[in-house]
Formats: sequence, structure tokens, C-alpha cells
Amino acid sequence: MRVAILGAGGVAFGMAAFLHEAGHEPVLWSPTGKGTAGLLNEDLVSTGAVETRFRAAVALSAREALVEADVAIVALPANGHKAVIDAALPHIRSGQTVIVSAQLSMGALYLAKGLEARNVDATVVAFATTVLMGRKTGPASVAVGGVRERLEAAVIPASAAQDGLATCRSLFGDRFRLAANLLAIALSNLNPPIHMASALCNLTRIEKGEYWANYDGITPAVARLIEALDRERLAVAAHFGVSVRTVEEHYRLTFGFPEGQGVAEMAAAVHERRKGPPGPTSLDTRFVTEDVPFGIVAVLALAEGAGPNLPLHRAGVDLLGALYGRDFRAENDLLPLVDIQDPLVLARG
Ligand SMILES: NC(=O)C1=CN([C@@H]2O[C@H](COP(=O)(O)OP(=O)(O)OC[C@H]3O[C@@H](n4cnc5c(N)ncnc54)[C@H](OP(=O)(O)O)[C@@H]3O)[C@@H](O)[C@H]2O)C=CC1
Ligand SMILES: CC(C)(CO)C(=O)C(=O)O
Repeated sequence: MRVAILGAGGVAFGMAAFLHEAGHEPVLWSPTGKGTAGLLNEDLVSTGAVETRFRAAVALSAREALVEADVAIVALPANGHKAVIDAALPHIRSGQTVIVSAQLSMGALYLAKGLEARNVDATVVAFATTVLMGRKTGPASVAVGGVRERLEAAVIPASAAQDGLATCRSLFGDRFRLAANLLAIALSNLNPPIHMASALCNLTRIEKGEYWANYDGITPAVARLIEALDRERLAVAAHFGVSVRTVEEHYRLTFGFPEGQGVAEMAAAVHERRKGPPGPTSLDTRFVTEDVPFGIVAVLALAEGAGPNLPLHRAGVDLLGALYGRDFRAENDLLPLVDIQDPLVLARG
């Protein structure tokens, strides 16, 4: 299949490599052109869990990426989802499948409503996390840290659920499970609590640009904070009657651990095995600038009103807001545009 990858960071490069190896035709689009500049004269080289080298196709506009694509994948931080979806919308056709990888703040709902307004009958798939982990190691290279054994996806419209899943499987293999609905996906992205706890507790290392290894920074105390944040997220899911994976299950399914271990133990084992990836070394890290406004703030919005109290989520947003001198609640450009009561949010596939 021809696959338009909208974004050109670590995940986008890793997916391009994976798809190329699987016999598909990926084409990468970078919103500013920066992310793909290195690919114009050089092969894309992928190392780690996906080993390959090939000349990657680059599109110079969203239109060029989408025009002949069977599938499109939004593969960039949620800070760019609205802008990139707006750029893509006029070029998405009926019959195409568009995957949001990974959804935060109901980006898939924003996309589905945009398509509905244009009478375009395309399928929207929302992932709760990425198929693979990747870090760019240069302008034309990526290190793929691992390919996940299993991840959940929600499909809009619900009537297209099986076809949407079949498309994902033919691209990436048999690793997808249907989530109950979009809400379950919205509450299943584990990056926000993990990254907020890691960033808060390792902030001076980040600010001073010191090297630290991501999983080494998840010490037993940081792991306790992650697990406490997770209990709040699980309470929101229980309030809405949706079942979501716990943070322990997330680590187990991502790294293939047996049952019964806690986050601290698994993080230490991942560090022992891989030593990487590096933790962030600049305050301008998506661990905060994406995961707080688009992840933690979105969970708080879902719980607003009758939902459970989330003191640690609220405190995290406030503390990081004070540390950064920013109002992270005001940085979310998706939540004001979607109705979290929309019937599509609870529609079951
Ligand atoms: N990397 C990983 O292992 C994992 C990543 N994720 C999630 O996957 C998504 C992609 O991650 P990753 O590839 O690492 O991210 P990157 O930061 O590497 O993504 C960079 C890409 O995003 C584009 N971009 C960034 N901000 C904006 C913006 N505001 N508007 C438009 N485009 C923007 C850049 O555009 P340009 O090319 O124009 O500079 C570039 O193409 C994120 O949501 C992340 O949280 C989840 C789990 C693991
Ligand atoms: C660091 C890692 C792989 C795990 O938290 C990640 O999810 C990310 O880079 O977004």
C-alpha cells in the first residue's frame, strides 16, 4: 500500500523503515520541510529493531503526500495535530484510512468531524500509542528501540472497525486489538503520566542538558509517582465504565516482561538491557510541552464535573506551569474544538 506519513521525526522515520521492509510504499511529509531535508540526497538508514537502508520518498506538500495514498498516518507530537489535520483535510478522499498515531486530546475526533463536514467517507483510526519507538540519530537516520507486541486502536465510524483493523494489520502485522471506543483510547495513552513524572523528578538534569538514560531516570520513587498518577487515570476510566491497560500492563506488553513486576523493576530491567534511549536534555521536550497540555490536561478535562478528583494530575500541571512560567492549560488547541460528549466518543466498534 502507498502510505503517506505526515511528520518526519523518530516515529515517522521508524514507521517508514518498517513499512518499506514489509513491502509497502511510504512517503514522508514534514510540515516545514526540516524533518525530511536530510532525505533529499541520502538514503534513510534504520538501525535497531528495524534494520534497513533505502531511498525514502519525500512529499513537498500534504496534497502531494495524500494524492495517491491508500492510508495516511499522522505521526507527530499532538502540538501539531490540529495544524497538520487542517492541512491534510482538503486532500483526504473517501475510501482512504487515516491513522492518528498516537492520539492525545481527541485529535481523531477533530479529524472525523472535519471529514464529516466535508462529506468525505474516510475511515479514522486512533492509536493509544505508537507501533514502534524511535529516535532520529541524524537527518537521515533513526534508531528503532522496539516494535510493540500489542496496541489498542479505535475506529470511526464504528461500522468500519473490522476493515480499519485489517488495514492496520496488513501494514504492521497482527498486533492490534479493538478498543471499546475513542474514550478508551483517550484514556490509554500512558506517555503523559510516565513522562510528566520523569520530567518533574529529573528536571535539573533536563534543564542543564546533562546526559541521563530514560529508564534509569525512572527510579523507585519516580515509579511510585507514575503508579499514583496511574491510579487517578484508572479511576477516570472506571467512572466512564471503560477498561484500559494499567501502566504495568503497558510496560509488560511493550517490553515482553512476565506478569507480577512493578514499574520500578521493569524500568531497571529495560535500562540494564538497552541503556537508552537518552532522557530529554532541554526544557523544550515533548515530555512536558506535549504530554502536559495535550495529555494530562485532557484527562483533567474528562474528569471535570462529576468525575473523580485528580490531585496529582492537577498538581503536575500547576508545578510544571510554575517551573516553565507557562499556562499549559491554555496551550491545548484541540480540546476547545471538540465536544467530549459527542456520540462518536462512546460509539462501540
Ligand atoms: N519516539 C517514540 O519512541 C515515541 C513517540 N510517541 C509519540 O509519537 C508522536 C511522534 O513522536 P516523535 O516522532 O518522537 O516526535 P518528534 O518530535 O521526533 O517529531 C518531529 C516531527 O513533528 C513535527 N512537529 C513537531 N511539532 C510540530 C508542530 N507544532 N506543528 C507541526 N509539526 C510539528 C516536526 O515537523 P518538522 O519536520 O516540520 O520539523 C517533525 O516532522 C508523539 O506524539 C510522541 O509523543 C509515543 C511513544 C514513543
Ligand atoms: C521514551 C519512550 C520510548 C518511553 O517513554 C517514549 O514513549 C517516547 O519517546 O515518547
